Amino acid sequence: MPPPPSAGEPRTAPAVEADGLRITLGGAPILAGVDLSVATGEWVTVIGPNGAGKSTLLRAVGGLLPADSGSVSLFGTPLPRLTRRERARIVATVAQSPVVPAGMAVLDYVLLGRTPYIPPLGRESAADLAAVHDVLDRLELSRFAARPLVTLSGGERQRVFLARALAQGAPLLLLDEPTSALDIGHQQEVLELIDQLRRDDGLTVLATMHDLSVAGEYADRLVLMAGGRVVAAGPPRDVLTAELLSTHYQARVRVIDGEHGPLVVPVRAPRV
Ligand SMILES: Nc1ncnc2c1ncn2[C@@H]1O[C@H](COP(=O)(O)OP(=O)(O)OP(=O)(O)O)[C@@H](O)[C@H]1O
Repeated sequence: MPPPPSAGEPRTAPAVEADGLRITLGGAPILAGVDLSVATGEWVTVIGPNGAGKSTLLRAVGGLLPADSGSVSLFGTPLPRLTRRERARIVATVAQSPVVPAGMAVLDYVLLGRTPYIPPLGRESAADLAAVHDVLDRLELSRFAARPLVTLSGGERQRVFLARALAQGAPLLLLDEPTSALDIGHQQEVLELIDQLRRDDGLTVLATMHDLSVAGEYADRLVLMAGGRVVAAGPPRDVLTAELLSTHYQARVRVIDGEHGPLVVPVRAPRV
């Protein structure tokens, strides 16, 4: 098997190739044959109503949930052929509700992102610590380094979860609702940082989001899921249509042309 790629290396295989993914949980079909391809350097965001299967898809792509059938390859290597350590060098995941270890300081938590580079029974190197401090700095978290993670606010914590994933230095980022707890300023700051890393280092991003305008502003392509299936995919302009959103979200919306893509505004039904 070729060595795992690192950020910035040229690659030809798609970053993610999922074919016919089927997953059953608790006896119910949750993914009903999902195909997904994400090119290296691309930003794809999966949208869809609650329970559509978005998180399940991300977990399957990250190798955290085995599929009943179908396959996932990362940068051309089928998931089952990657060891845990190899996988951790290729893909970093920010889950929707990561476990917060009791009493762990922010610095130590973000340092966990360097685990795939630290030899078994070894200690972190100066380079590992430098990578962690760099990420803390970029996410304006340095002042929290010594604080127990549990004492941070929800939004501060969410930025720490992202910091851990970025410290991993993996070329593929899986982000499940990465900015759901952030105020509008921090949301923009974090998404701009991710986009900058994508442009500078060729990072690939597969995300899920509920804010449809923001999803469309940052992604190259959107994948709309409903009932465990992909029901639409393409550039934001093709997916964020009032018709598709009304059909799959049962929502009343107005779609407005924005500078970076369509903006979706929820509108109340007329009063009777
Ligand atoms: N272990 C489980 N057992 C049974 N059902 C499960 C299990 N895990 C997830 N599900 C169900 O699978 C469906 C898809 O869940 P998933 O978290 O992937 O949805 P989602 O699209 O990410 O939703 P949301 O937008 O609410 O985060 C949901 O109906 C959920 O209840």
